[in-house]
Amino acid sequence: MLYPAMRGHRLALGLGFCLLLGTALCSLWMYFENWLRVSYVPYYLPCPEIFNMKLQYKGQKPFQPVTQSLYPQPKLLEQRPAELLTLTPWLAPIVSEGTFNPELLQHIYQPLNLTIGLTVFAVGKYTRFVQHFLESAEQFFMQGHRVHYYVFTNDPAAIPRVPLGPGRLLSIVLIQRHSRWEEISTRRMETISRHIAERAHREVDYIFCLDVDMVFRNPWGPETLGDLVAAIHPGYYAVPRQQFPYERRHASTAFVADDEGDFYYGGAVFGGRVARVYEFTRGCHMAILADKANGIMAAWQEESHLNRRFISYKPSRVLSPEYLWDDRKPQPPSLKLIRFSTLDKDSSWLRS
Ligand SMILES: CC(=O)N[C@H]1[C@@H](OP(=O)(O)OP(=O)(O)OC[C@H]2O[C@@H](n3ccc(=O)[nH]c3=O)[C@H](O)[C@@H]2O)O[C@H](CO)[C@H](O)[C@@H]1O
Ligand SMILES: [Mn+2]
Repeated sequence: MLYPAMRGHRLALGLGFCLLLGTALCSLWMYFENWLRVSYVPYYLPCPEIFNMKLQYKGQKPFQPVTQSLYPQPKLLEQRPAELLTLTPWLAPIVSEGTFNPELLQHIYQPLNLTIGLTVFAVGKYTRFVQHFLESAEQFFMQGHRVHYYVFTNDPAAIPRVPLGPGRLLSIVLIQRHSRWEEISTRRMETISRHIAERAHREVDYIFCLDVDMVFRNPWGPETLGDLVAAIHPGYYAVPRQQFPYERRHASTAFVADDEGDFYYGGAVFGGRVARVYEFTRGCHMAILADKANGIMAAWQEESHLNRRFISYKPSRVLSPEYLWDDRKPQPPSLKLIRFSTLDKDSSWLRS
């Protein structure tokens, strides 16, 4: 039998112990929760030292980002029917057949002895597109210029040895395979920026970044060379900007408001001077990282981030849908020819 004073003493001791245990468990949980959160970011942040490097480019030019403002949407088919707009409201040429003289441009660009890089990703089942892609590029892409293809793949043995013309080189770059197709597509921004920082800035003057499930059908020449180049998506060139499939959630860094946006650009084609493409892909990758840390994947993955960035950093040259068409659509009278087009493919099988 315990005295009431002793019982009170034990009760107080027990309560104190429980309180201590609770506090310890609580801080342990908070520690682990923090630790989990922190450990996730460095896992995904792959090469912070490269993002902070100041690179020395051939003939670098300074540039200013364009501040956001509100203005009416430019319309590609605004003027006369079957006539494309030729200048953006910020005075960037919109390249299409009839707006340039290919012989004159060849004459101007040939003596510059430029090297044009071309990045293309062929991961998993997408290696099957490489042969057709390269053969058609050999026929039509930057004829008479030095070209360096960079093929990124997880499976170098599956890349066919396509015969290349003089002055044309191909490098196969081994990359990791991610399981989800969205991740493979999105990670291109990271891989390209990293590749430019590590290697391509010393090897090429301009660089284009293209989808592999596509084929060249007509000449693609120096008319496409600009500091920062975007291509109008074939699905949205006649659509009001409110209907563009931008990322509309405020929580995403790719968010675009209803009254913003010029053209809806395709993720399958962008390029420019190597320095500008480095800044561009690095910027997109940083925005993708921020979304990732917040558990968000943008509506159209890196294409959404590309579109967000092109609103603030306007392309200096815009390619008409001649340079990014889709075989599943009939050719409209406004397009005199198709230069580069998406093949009709079995997406669900490819992505499985
Ligand atoms: C015409 C156009 O603008 N296409 C864009 C669109 O769909 P797409 O249907 O064109 O995307 P897609 O399946 O072609 O994937 C984009 C590219 O990633 C590479 N890849 C992808 C998956 C894979 O398993 N292995 C592989 O190598 C390959 O180079 C491919 O061409 O949206 C994508 C993002 O969602 C990209 O922005 C594409 O550029
Ligand atoms: Mn594609």
